[in-house]
Amino acid sequence: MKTLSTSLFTSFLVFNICRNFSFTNATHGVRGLRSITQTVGCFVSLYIISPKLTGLTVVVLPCLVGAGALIGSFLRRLSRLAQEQVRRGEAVSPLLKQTGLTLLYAYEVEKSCEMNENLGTGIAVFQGLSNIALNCIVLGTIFAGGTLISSNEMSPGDLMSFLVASQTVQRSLASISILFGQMVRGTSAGARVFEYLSLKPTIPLSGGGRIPYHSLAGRVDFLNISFSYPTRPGHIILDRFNLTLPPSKTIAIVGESGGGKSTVAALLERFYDPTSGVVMLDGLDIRTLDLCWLRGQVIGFINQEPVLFGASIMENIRFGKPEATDAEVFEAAKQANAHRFITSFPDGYNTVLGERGVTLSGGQKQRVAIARALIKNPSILVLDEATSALDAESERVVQEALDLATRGRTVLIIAHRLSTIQAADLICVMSNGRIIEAGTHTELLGRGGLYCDLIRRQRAEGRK
Ligand SMILES: Nc1ncnc2c1ncn2[C@@H]1O[C@H](COP(=O)(O)OP(=O)(O)OP(=O)(O)O)[C@@H](O)[C@H]1O
Repeated sequence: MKTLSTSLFTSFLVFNICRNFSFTNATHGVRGLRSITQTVGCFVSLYIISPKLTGLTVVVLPCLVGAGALIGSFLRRLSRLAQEQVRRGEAVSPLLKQTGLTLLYAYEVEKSCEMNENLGTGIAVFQGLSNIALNCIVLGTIFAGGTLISSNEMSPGDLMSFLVASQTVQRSLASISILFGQMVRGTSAGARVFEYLSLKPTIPLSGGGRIPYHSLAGRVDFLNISFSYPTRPGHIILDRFNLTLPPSKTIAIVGESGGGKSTVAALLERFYDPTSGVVMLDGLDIRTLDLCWLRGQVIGFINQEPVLFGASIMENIRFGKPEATDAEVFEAAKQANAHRFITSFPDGYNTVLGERGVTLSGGQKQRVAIARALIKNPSILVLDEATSALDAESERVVQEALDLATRGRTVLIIAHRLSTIQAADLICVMSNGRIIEAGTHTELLGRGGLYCDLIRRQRAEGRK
């Protein structure tokens, strides 16, 4: 009786100490820690109760867990394949309406049906086998324990305590195996993120001078720039390229696709340094300036596909200036023509974007991106095909926002749709890495050169 009470006391004491680690809404990490401490604790009490039975458990249990993990990974693969097959069927269904591809659709649906049946059978077999295995463990323990009792190596009370503690071990191991699966999936999903985080930029992000805000005019000079991308050193993109962006003026670059327009913007943002030549800001080589300051406070960059994060609209705009007050966020959104649509959402600026929340239209996304660029009140604004992915109506609203945003700043516009840059102070036409024509819209039309050709081609395409 004494042995029974001592053993039960030991196992329940250890079990309850470990239980205290748990919280009702524990995170996976805390739950994992609880399971591990529970398992260790229960193994200690199992060992105290009967070293022989514990030895047997230590041999049998890993084999069962290993077999379970193997079948589990096979089932996960089967489930992934079945999901892919369902998606394939869904992808074919719109074609069905258009082209009457009934046979193909029937084939895909039949296949996904078959795969899901296989998955269902696999899960049923797995659950059946797990139940049999768990019952066999209990029966095996009773059998081995009974043998030890008959040879007076163990008391019936010890066997009862052993069974109770081994049940806890089973439950904890099940939790650990789930946690392990999540860890493996998390690590493989995060591998690319960690790869990016460990990358060292070739251009140092900090260090270098800054121009005080009140004396920053925003004049940019590209002087005799030659440039090839590091991955294609022999392919010259810019060849002795010269261009000046005067303060508070709007300069547009147009030209054929692949002519190097976006490369000019990339050199201004210092994503790359030129092979030869200098990019100057207010007469200073930008290589001597602080890159964080240049990108964070001087240049606002808006491109064709804005990147918004799965966070609130407020956080998405504040990303442009992390220390901005709420009032500054509202002001930037008003300037970007976004305040009205944001406040029409039930949660207003706290509306969460992305998979967990609201999906914005292309024009709305672009206006949030404009607000993000404007919140830092940049002296220079770069618009790289900012409206080219939008339909006519969205383009009109975004263009209104841009017209407001560009006032009083040095603006570099890169555009395919020539209708959007006709009001620019200077239009530069690029070909083969150089500017071959420059002037206002009217001047260039009068010259009858490449600009005229581009306009004619776009009008002809528009009529088609
Ligand atoms: N990261 C890169 N690595 C290597 N080559 C690149 C890279 N980015 C662009 N290029 C090449 O540089 C050339 C100029 O590209 P760029 O994007 O500057 O042209 P673009 O005039 O802006 O074209 P589009 O109007 O189609 O956007 C192209 O031949 C392109 O393939």
